[in-house]
Amino acid sequence: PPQENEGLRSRVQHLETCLQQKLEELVRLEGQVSALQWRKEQEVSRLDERIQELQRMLETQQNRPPDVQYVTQTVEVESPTTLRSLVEAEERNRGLLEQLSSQGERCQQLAEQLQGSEEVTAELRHKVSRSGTIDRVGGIQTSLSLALWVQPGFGLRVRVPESLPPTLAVLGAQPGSLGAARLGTECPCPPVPAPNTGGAGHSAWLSGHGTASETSRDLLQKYQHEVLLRKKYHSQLVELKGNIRVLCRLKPVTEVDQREGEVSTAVSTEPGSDSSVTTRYKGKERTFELDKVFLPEATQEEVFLEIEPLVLSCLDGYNVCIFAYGQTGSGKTYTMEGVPEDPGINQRALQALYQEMEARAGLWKYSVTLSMVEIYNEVIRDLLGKEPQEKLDIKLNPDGSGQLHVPGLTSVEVQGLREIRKVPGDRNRATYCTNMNERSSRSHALLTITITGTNCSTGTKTSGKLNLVDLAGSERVWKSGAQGERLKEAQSINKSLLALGEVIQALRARQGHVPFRNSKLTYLLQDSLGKGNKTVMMVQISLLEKNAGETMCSLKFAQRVCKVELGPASRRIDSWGQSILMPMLLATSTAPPAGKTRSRPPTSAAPFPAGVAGHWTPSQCSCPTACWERSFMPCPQVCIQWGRGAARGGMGPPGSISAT
Ligand SMILES: Nc1ncnc2c1ncn2[C@@H]1O[C@H](COP(=O)(O)OP(=O)(O)OP(=O)(O)O)[C@@H](O)[C@H]1O
Repeated sequence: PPQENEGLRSRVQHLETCLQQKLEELVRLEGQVSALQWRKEQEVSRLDERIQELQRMLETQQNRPPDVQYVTQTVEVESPTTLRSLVEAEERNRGLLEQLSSQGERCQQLAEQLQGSEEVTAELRHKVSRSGTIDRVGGIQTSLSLALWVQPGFGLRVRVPESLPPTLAVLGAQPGSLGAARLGTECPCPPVPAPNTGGAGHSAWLSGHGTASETSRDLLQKYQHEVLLRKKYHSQLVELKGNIRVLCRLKPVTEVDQREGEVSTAVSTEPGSDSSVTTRYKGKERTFELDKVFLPEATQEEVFLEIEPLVLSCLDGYNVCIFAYGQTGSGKTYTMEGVPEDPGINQRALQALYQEMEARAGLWKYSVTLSMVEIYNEVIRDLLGKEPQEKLDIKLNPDGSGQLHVPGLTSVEVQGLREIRKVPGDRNRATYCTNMNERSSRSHALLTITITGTNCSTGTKTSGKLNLVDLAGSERVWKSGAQGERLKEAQSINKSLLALGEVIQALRARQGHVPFRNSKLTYLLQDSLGKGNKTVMMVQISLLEKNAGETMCSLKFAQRVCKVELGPASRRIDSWGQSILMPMLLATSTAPPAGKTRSRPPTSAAPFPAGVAGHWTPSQCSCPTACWERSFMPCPQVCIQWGRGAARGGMGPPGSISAT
């Protein structure tokens, strides 16, 4: 046992020594780990700074006017031929600018003529109403249909229309004149002198009426002439202003915002300019040029007046789409629907349409039908149907016209504004949404008004559609790490907004192929968005600093749509970033001069096929919702291979454009 004790003791000592060594080893390793940790943090912060520096450099590079860069490079390396073509291009540019300014003047003249013509029309209406026969313009035609004539041997025959004007009613009450006239009836009056008045009285009355009738006919002709002129000027004005217009409305800081202490703003406009808006984000300012910018104080009426000509063109057989785009709470619904005391575009449009239909009554007969759908997660639902839960699909019309239709979609015929208000669209929307606000912000709501007109004298028929679309909120829902249902929503919203942006770009650039089928929304609106129709994109933005990121994204989207010039001859691609945004445009854009190759995106519709080197910086991201900037997730469409996620996955440093 003593020997055994000794052995055990020495074993314990040995183990203690080992333990001591291990402890020392552990301390040493811990030291190494914290040193490595520290070095890693240093490295990370150094890399972050480097990335920021590179981004700053890149943005400075990009902010330089690209045309100038291009010209400088060309002049450096190219021959006199290039110089000559540069001079020619400049001349062409000057010519185009002159044309632009003369078109602007022409536009102004047309606007003045239009106003003049409207004044004349108003004057004529006034004259007609005072002519003693008819007391309102809507009755001009009834003066013609008021067939007043004398047939020898048959006496005076009068057809009195349903809408008998008060003045005529008074005449009808005069003894011996139209005493026998009844609403909507034809009455033979005896050619003999009426009792109590004598033959002279009757013939004087007749000759007086003959003159009044001639005056009315004359006035009617002038009125019709004015109506035609007005229509012509309308069309010319709309053509000149462009059939696709991108407008922007700034939402004022509301009382609610003030109560919440949100008063700091990040958006400004230039005095005297009604088409530019500047926003500040992360300390940087950027100015955007659009077709028109409505200041926060702009009224609902001012907004509507800008688009009224487009709305009214539906009566002449045009299809018109008006979209409200923007983040949740930026005022899309306010602009489209408005509030009861101050209605928005939808109601004003209907009012204007009914007023115009009334003014044309007698010349034209119109019928109006309504349909209302919601598109949520790429599923179409009928908001006027008995079963709003039912999913609808878009199909080719079996009538062989090549038109699309939605089988089973409810279409309600409405006679007037009052009936429209009874349409239960919103009620249906509310009944099947668990949380209407939540849901409505993430679904597209589409109200379609179809107007069919028939010309009473020629029988010509027109059919126009007004599509009023309150788009889903464009905010960066996945930035907050959305998952499951929210992520699915975000992807489908992103996909459909992207598709809409692409369609509008392609239309503005008058491209042969327009990718309508990329989303349910654009597919559904295909016949209203195509050539010859009219589109307004109303981009809503908030002034608040807390929304500056979303504001920047919305404005980038607006400008991407807006920057595409109309017509291939004047097509201009401002920067490589823009080129990437519009891969399809590149097929027809000018190639860089020889020896000046840069990596360029592919020209095929597939955005960035494998094998193309290049990682796109935030400003080059082709996704209209700028997903690149929004998260580390790849965009479901364009950036799917080349989004930030891919770039981080070892494809090279973000922001680099490698030469090919
Ligand atoms: N120009 C404006 N003037 C006054 N108030 C406004 C204006 N624009 C919006 N608002 C108010 O701001 C709030 C949010 O607007 P609105 O509901 O129209 O936003 P939205 O973009 O349609 O949101 P969502 O995407 O959730 O439907 C509303 O209370 C609305 O009355």
